[in-house]
Amino acid sequence: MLSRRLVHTSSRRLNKFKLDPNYKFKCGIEIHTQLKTRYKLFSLSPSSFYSSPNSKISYFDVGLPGTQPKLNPEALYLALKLAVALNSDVQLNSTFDRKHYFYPDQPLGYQITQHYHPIAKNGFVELKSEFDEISVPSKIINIEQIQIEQDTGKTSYDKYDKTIKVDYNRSNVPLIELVTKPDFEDLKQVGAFVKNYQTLVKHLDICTGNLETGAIRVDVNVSVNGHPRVEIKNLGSNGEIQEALKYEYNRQVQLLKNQEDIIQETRGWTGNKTVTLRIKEDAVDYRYVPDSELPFINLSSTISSDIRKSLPELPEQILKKLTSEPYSLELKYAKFLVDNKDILTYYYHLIQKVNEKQQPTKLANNWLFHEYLGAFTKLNIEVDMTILAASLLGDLIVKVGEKEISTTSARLLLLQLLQTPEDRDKSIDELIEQYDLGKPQDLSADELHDAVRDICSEIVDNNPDVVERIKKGQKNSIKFLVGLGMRETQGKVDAKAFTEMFKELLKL
Ligand SMILES: Nc1ncnc2c1ncn2[C@@H]1O[C@H](COP(=O)(O)OP(=O)(O)OP(=O)(O)O)[C@@H](O)[C@H]1O
Ligand SMILES: [Mg+2]
Ligand SMILES: [Mg+2]
Repeated sequence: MLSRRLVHTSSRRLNKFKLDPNYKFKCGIEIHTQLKTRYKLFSLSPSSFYSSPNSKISYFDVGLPGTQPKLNPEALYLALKLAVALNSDVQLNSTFDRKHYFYPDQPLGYQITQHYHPIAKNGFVELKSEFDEISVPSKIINIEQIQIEQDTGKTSYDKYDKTIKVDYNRSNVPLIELVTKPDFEDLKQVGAFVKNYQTLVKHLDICTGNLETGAIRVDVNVSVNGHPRVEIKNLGSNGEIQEALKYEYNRQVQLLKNQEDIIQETRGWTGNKTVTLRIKEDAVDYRYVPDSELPFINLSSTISSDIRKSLPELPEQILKKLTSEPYSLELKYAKFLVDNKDILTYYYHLIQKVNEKQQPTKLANNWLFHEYLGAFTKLNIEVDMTILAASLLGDLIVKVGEKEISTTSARLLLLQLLQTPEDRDKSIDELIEQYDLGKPQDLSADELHDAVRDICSEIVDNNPDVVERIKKGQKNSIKFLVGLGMRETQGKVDAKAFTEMFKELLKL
């Protein structure tokens, strides 16, 4: 199965859903992100997502008495990268706290998090209609805070054994919780924010970015007209977020229309409705206390600028660049590249190669997105940018641009290259020669034109029925004639030359 089809998220249709102007929607979200660290947050067991249950745990992860936490500096570094990329104020002093609640997936009886002094505060993201699907030109979403915390274990119900099972592999995996202010005014803004966030964490290489595997989990808080907020926990995909928000907004509006109370509570999403999980705890219920075993984090005053220097170009800057000269990509292609860093790197190399030989960027754009990525689909193989060097594809594109090889022949050669490893060590000139794909060598442009005319005249004479159809208005049938011409010349002459010649001969 192809993992990266060029299917673009034409954002799920908000089928007929509309906010009622009399009932103001207000929403703030919390995003939990699993950090891609080698080890867990406070122990030396590996942070690995695909392992057999309870195979990646240490004594601390399962809360055995006498074990103590030690902060993993890699997690701190990744959290700082995110904080700086989100324009937050990194706090030079931050601390860890214990949040108490009792549940089998929480063996310590508390979760270590940052409640009183988080690692960063006051960030923001600017959504822009230029790049995001929102209905206002620009919208700032403020970020209240970013905190570092542990993930919990995972419980699941085994219906054959009729038991609840707990897997602690996830216990103590580093998480970042990001809390936004309640700044979202409609569903599109939430969708755009989450999408951008996913892209960013993937781009910074701090998380896999998958909502589906639980690497990113979103809680949404919704209120209407200043009534109490309701939180919906643990949404696993952009689609789910949209559906849950729609349902919850409608539910609250209906309650208000019936003059019933909205209670502040935590709800879950079943797949088609939200249901009460628990009436909302507040900070008192969690009995937050500073963790007595972990020291404070003290950072140097230059930390933000140091981290900023180490950041790559950020997604918005890349989108701006790719949608302007000389790249001039359509936004959907630019977004695709930002979401697929390896293809982006490949793209830059390709453009450089093609431009060096004075061939236009547009030709390379077309070849990369349609011919090259399309070839993987055609051959039903996984997109892999390491198969064919960008310089070799660049050379092939240059040959097309210089009309040394027809588009048809170049397409065939490309398919051949993707399937034949030994051919990839050869130069394009050698390959053209080996497969006899060059334009008819010994003909001048005029002679070639005459040859095409002769071939076309003969085809016209031999296919009176097709010619008749074309003259009656079935213009598409010209493609049939062009196909015959291509076959006759084994694809060495471009389809365009044939099309033009047929049009001339048939006076179209
Ligand atoms: N009136 C409101 N309407 C909608 N959302 C709100 C409103 N007031 C606050 N929120 C949002 O609720 C969220 C509160 O998250 P926060 O982590 O601070 O507390 P919590 O949800 O009580 O704690 P927990 O981490 O246990 O879920 C924020 O995203 C905030 O923007
Ligand atoms: Mg929270
Ligand atoms: Mg919450």
